[in-house]
Amino acid sequence: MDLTKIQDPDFIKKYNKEQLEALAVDIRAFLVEKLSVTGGHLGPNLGVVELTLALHKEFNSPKDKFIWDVGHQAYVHKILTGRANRFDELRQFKGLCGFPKRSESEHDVWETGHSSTSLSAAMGMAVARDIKGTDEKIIAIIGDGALTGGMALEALNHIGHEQKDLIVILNDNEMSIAPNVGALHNVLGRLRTAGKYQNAKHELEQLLKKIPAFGGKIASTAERLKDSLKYLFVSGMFFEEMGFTYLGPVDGHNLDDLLENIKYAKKTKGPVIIHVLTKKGKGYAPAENDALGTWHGLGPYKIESGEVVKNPGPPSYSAVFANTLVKVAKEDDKIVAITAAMPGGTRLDIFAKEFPNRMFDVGIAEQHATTMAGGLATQGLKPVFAVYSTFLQRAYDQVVHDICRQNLNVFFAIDRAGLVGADGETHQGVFDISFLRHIPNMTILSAKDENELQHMVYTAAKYQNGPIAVRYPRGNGYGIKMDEQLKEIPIGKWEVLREGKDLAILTFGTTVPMAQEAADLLAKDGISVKVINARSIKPLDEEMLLELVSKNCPILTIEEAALQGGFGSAVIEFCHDNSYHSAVVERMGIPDQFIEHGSVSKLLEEIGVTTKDVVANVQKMIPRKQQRA
Ligand SMILES: Cc1ncc(C[n+]2csc(CCOP(=O)(O)OP(=O)(O)O)c2C)c(N)n1
Ligand SMILES: CC(=O)[C@@H](O)[C@H](O)COP(=O)(O)O
Ligand SMILES: [Mg+2]
Repeated sequence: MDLTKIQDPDFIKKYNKEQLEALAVDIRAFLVEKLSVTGGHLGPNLGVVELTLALHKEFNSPKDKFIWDVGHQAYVHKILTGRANRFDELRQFKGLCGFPKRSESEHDVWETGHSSTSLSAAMGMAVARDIKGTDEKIIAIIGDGALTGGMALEALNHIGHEQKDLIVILNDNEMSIAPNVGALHNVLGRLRTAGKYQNAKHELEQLLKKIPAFGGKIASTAERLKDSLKYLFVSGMFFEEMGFTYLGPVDGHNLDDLLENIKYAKKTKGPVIIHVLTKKGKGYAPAENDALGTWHGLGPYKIESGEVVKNPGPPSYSAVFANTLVKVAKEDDKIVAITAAMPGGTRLDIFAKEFPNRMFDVGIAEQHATTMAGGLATQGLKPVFAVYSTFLQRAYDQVVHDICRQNLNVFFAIDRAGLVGADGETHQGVFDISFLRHIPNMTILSAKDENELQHMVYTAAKYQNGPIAVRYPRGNGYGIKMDEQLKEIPIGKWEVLREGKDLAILTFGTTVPMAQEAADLLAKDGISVKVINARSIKPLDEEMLLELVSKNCPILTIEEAALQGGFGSAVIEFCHDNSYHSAVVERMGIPDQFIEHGSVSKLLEEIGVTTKDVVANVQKMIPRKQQRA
């Protein structure tokens, strides 16, 4: 079938099982082919082909509402809702978003990207439905990984209490990005092996009825049998005890099984959870046999061999962080590492290989990770929480209330700091300076390259004066020479990269090269620009700043971070607080808007943060006449 001809999912209503199965084959072939060029979240989507077909067959989207948790597994939904023709531009600038996007389709009723929000959103929609007196079905589709997120458990608690009609599809593939972790994962494991929960309960009751109630062996065996099955029920009862009708486990690749249970759920009053067993990567061997999460989300690959097209470039910043942490941890047994379900992305898998007992994967639980780190720190250990900038947003209060207020020695290794590109609005790591800088006791460093990163990791690991954050971008370093000897970076001290007298550029991290390039171009124009690596974002280098403003040196700050509350704001606040009211400070950075998906270079061009823009801004700041002086 030519999937690009699909306009809306209604056609599926008339499809029989064979037609659906044939369509599933076409969808898998389409995904494998398209994503081999664009990259994307192949594994999760191959796992939900039959599930998504069954949902669109049994429900009437968009009247009935599908809420996809994380939303990385909504490609099949997008194909069935008339967007197959946009997959060549998946996650590219102005192209198809990799997550549900309300502006793309009426079938996308809730936007996601961060995990564990679907149940809360579904509850909101169910309450609204009942207040309005309408009759649409509300269906949340949440993975076993996302279920480990605290928000999901908060929502389960409330949903179970309110007893609203609402369907939760638990897509259990035993994987988060990496293999899933946690006690809840074990509960699901018991359920997976328990076989048909409903049937077992019924059969047991029938069996016990048949056993004559006489004492001795049989009765006690029956009791023991009941207890052992009860144990399984107990795990199965986890959801029933939470006020849900539990259905499953259901074979998530068997359309008959899926349709039968969805039909049953539609008729059931109150909240229902259908426990669906799927295989991540189903139908494409390299993805199906992926034990580590490589095929969870990836770049282009060769279809035949399953060979992922590697960019052989220099080591990633994440790898530099992890390898340096291993080096430091060999000398300091107090260092303990924590990840929130991202061992591969943060490369703490490297650390775990060296120190299996000193790395903790807490599941998708950034709040817990942060406060657990605080607990560790109170006992004299040195916890390192490696977390993407965007996901640390989830733990803002824990950073304030538990860590900074108690001034605990926690090292936040903030990965993916800055624009991340393809994942777009929900994942851009551009807010961490704004949400950390104003918290008392917090220290923030930002690495300009991989060599500075290793020194900052060393510095932060040794730092004993409270919480410290080291931020570094997604992707590879520049391939520069790495110092053999690690050294401490002086906190609160900036680095002059280039002398100049007409104007000073203050920048850090990924925008340092563009400042240097601009300075070269401006020099040809007779403008002498000082370039400073303002690598200590908090505390500022007040001495250097005072020297600049006291000489009325115009300042241009550049940051790949939100301008609102960012580094440039800190410089302006400093000038104001020190009564340098005539100080000239201009800022370049992320404007007050969400930045969508696209390549980082394209996004920077779009928001006017390029070398050309720096040159233009400096020329505006240095009036022509002054240049001649
Ligand atoms: C708050 C938050 N933390 C981390 C992530 C990164 N992340 C994206 S998908 C994923 C695993 C999701 O597992 P599951 O819900 O089981 O979905 P599956 O990929 O197995 O279909 C993680 C950890 C995220 N999106 N949001
Ligand atoms: C959906 C999700 O949140 C993760 O899969 C994320 O896309 C990983 O990002 P990186 O590719 O930067 O590791
Ligand atoms: Mg999963």
